[in-house]
Amino acid sequence: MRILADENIPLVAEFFGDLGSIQRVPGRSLCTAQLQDIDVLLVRSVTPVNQGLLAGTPVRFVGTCTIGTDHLDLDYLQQARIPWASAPGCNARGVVDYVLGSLLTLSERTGQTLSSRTYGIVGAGQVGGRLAKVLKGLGWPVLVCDPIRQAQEPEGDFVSLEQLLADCDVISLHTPLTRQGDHPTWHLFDHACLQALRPDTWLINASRGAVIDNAALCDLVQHQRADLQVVLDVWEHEPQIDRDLARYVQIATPHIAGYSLEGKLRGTAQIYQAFCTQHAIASKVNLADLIPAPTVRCIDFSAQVTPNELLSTLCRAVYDPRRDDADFRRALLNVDTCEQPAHFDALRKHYPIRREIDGLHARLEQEKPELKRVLDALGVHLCQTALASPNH
Ligand SMILES: NC(=O)C1=CN([C@@H]2O[C@H](COP(=O)(O)OP(=O)(O)OC[C@H]3O[C@@H](n4cnc5c(N)ncnc54)[C@H](O)[C@@H]3O)[C@@H](O)[C@H]2O)C=CC1
Ligand SMILES: O=C(O)C(=O)[C@H](O)COP(=O)(O)O
Repeated sequence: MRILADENIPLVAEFFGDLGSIQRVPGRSLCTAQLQDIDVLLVRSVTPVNQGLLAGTPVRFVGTCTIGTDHLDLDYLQQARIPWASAPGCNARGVVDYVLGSLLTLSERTGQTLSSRTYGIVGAGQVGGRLAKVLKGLGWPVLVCDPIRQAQEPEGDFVSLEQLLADCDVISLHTPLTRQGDHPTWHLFDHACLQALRPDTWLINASRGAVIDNAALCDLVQHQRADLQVVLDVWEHEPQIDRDLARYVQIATPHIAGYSLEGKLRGTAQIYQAFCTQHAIASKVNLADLIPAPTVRCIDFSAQVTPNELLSTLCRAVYDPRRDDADFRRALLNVDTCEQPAHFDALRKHYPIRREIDGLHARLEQEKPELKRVLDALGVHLCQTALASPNH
């Protein structure tokens, strides 16, 4: 079996090495000529997989080590009877950590307390659903808009987009990018929708760039709505970015919200599992044997710690978007437009190792229900028993 894989997919040799020969190539420039003798194609989000790429090639399995599938022409794959797989949920926790880190940063910069805000989540799947659980667990008001799930679960607690816009002052987008169907998301946040945002709204997009009309957003933040605080991890025409928009955005990052180490490794593991299932092969490689032990440590908290301080310390220990924002601005805002895509991709290729919050443990000098609530909401383990008080 001949396997061609994007060079940025980790652990390909470890998972697929026994199944065939492996070639690694840059995913952005992958072309038909490279697929002439390839059976299995493993991609990331930067490779559009469609008839133009695959027609006339022997490719008979496509795996994308990502949650999103908007780069795959699923109709074509079905019509050409080419089995495919994606990696649902693989890096969802990383995206949740990204949103939490961004909320803390905006809170610090604006002086607005997080508990005083009402949160709106658009798209309540793996990412949005987990985010809603964390925010509700912290005791904060959360509204969820997901018309597709709402139709499937009429008793569920969902609101319309109009209500979410009217009632929420933090909005986080977690839909796939879709252009068809009853609820397409391409430019879901268009000029009219953006105009309807409440004063001082925080708008976060870690889904796909084109879910927001970037030109409309740029026009709005430049000319009318200086009150908005915007966090963008994804950009409508990435790897090309709109520099004017980036300058008005409070946190700007190069599509790395889901780039936890665990998230990336899970992506490969899930595609390997899907491939084995599809080919009726017994899977022999386990992610648990390959994933490095968590480097995250146990953090001790004194009896005086407040819930907000606990939350802030734990979130910051996992992920601080200020570093990625600074790297983005340094690398992208002062270079020639034609050089931007290469710099954008380089930031992603050389992304530093980031571990998930799940590996974090806390030790409290004194166990209090309000502190336990923060730990439970974040999914942080309380280490053994409470620390002995220094006075005892
Ligand atoms: N920035 C990053 O690094 C990452 C971005 N993503 C993006 O986030 C997206 C969401 O990820 P998951 O939650 O894992 O996907 P998911 O498929 O589990 O959930 C998506 C949810 O959006 C809902 N939805 C679809 N159309 C909608 C609409 N018009 N309005 C409101 N809700 C709608 C669906 O019903 C579903 O519940 C992915 O498709 C991907 O594009 C995912 C991982 C990392
Ligand atoms: O999983 C997804 O969906 C994502 O957006 C990935 O985090 C994107 O990573 P790349 O595939 O672009 O490396």
